[in-house]
Amino acid sequence: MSAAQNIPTRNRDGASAVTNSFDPSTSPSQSFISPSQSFSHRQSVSTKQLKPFNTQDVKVLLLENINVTGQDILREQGYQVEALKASLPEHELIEKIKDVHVIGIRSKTKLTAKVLEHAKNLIVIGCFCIGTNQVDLNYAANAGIAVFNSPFSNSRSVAELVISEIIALARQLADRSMELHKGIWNKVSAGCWEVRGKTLGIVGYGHIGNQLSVLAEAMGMSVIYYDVVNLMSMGTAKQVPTLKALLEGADFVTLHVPELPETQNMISTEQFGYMRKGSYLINASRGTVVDIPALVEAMRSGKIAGAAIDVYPNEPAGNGEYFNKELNAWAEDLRTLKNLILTPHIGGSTEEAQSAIGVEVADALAKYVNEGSTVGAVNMPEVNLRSLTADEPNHVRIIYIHKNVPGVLRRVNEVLGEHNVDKQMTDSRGDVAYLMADISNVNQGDISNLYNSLEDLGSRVRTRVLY
Ligand SMILES: NC(=O)c1ccc[n+]([C@@H]2O[C@H](COP(=O)([O-])OP(=O)(O)OC[C@H]3O[C@@H](n4cnc5c(N)ncnc54)[C@H](O)[C@@H]3O)[C@@H](O)[C@H]2O)c1
Ligand SMILES: O=C(O)[C@H](O)COP(=O)(O)O
Repeated sequence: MSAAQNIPTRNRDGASAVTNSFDPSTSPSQSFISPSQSFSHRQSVSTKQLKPFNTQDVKVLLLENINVTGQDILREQGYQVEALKASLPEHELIEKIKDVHVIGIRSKTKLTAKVLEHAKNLIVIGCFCIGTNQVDLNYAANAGIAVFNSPFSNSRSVAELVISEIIALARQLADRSMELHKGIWNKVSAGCWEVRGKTLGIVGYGHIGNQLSVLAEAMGMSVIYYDVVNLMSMGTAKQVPTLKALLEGADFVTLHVPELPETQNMISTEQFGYMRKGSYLINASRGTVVDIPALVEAMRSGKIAGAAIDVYPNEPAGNGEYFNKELNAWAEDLRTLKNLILTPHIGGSTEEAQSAIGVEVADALAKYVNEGSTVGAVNMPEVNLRSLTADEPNHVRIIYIHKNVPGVLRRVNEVLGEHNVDKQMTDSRGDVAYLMADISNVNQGDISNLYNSLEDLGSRVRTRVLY
């Protein structure tokens, strides 16, 4: 039975207000407050907490060690929250997902059509990270499952990691440190450089690329960037027309593009050929963007003087001794290379980023479960209405996700027309449309009729009645 089918028969008590336990003063140097944090404080006491069914019946599965800030927000809602440290193998994920209404993941868990097919109760997915490439967004939308992410809460963390790597590569820092850990004193200046006056080439000039551009210029670097979109430069950075021009013009190349068919092996043998002799490559985007065997070749030949890699085509489900050739065939080759910094996908792994992401995504999930708001969703049109208040007791909010075909609104409004439609908003995105309507003068007994009438329409993807 789907979550929505429970709606008419359950009572609405047991709600608790969303609170935010994250204290921004935990940051040593700044008091960044994500928009979502300020959002959760806006929840007024007079706002009616809309509940589709008893909050304690809402089952939430959180994978991949999602920050406690996010867990707390969801628990404070009264939801049943199970939080696991790692990702799950596909067969276990399929079993678990059958039961839950909400799932929270990070970059590792693959929510493919095959997995989502089993997620009969699932209404919403939270990606507690930037990337959403791990989710079949179209399948989810067509199944009436909204997907949220945190589009920029870890951008600064990634940019700072990359800045540290630029200097570390230029100074062969990782090698010197590893040698000394083994007791070897190796004081050299050959092949070690200042970064001042060098050129940084940024591929993908989005949230992370922008931050990086500003930081690199502050260190005296020149910045060029390549992006498929024409974008305004930060500072004196210059956009170049082709990837080739960027590779030919940069001393350091850093990649910040999403995982897409077009970005698969974007840097391979041909592209290494364009790069300057003795230049450096940094990849903290997605593992599929760099052809690793080609990188190994380019480093062995001396064309590339150093590289920093944070992301890999295959990453382990959790922490442990997994960086081996069973996971990625070339793992042993990488170990033999000099001036190669390998990190376990930690670009966004800071206290600040994870706290902010936890709050932002958990707030969005609670707002979606309780009020149906799709603001910030990555696979649904953005639809929202002002909150119902406590002095509107006979009001009901209808959420009707439907196929984007002609004639639906007329039929829906015939169903709703028995009542007073106070406000309504609808929008579409691709094949899917999302309607939200607040109707008044609804008796408890009318709710199941409304629900069933909407479910009977051929255009229905998912109906929710919140009251
Ligand atoms: N290592 C980590 O922990 C970590 C953390 C955050 C994000 N990421 C990865 O970094 C990526 C970028 O993050 P962001 O927040 O800057 O994303 P963003 O969406 O703000 O920016 C991406 C930019 O890439 C551009 N782009 C897309 N396809 C391109 C192509 N083929 N060639 C050139 N440019 C192209 C886009 O136009 C956009 O400007 C994410 O998609 C994610 O996969 C990794
Ligand atoms: O997409 C992202 O935000 C990054 O790749 C970080 O992913 P993670 O939360 O799995 O570390």
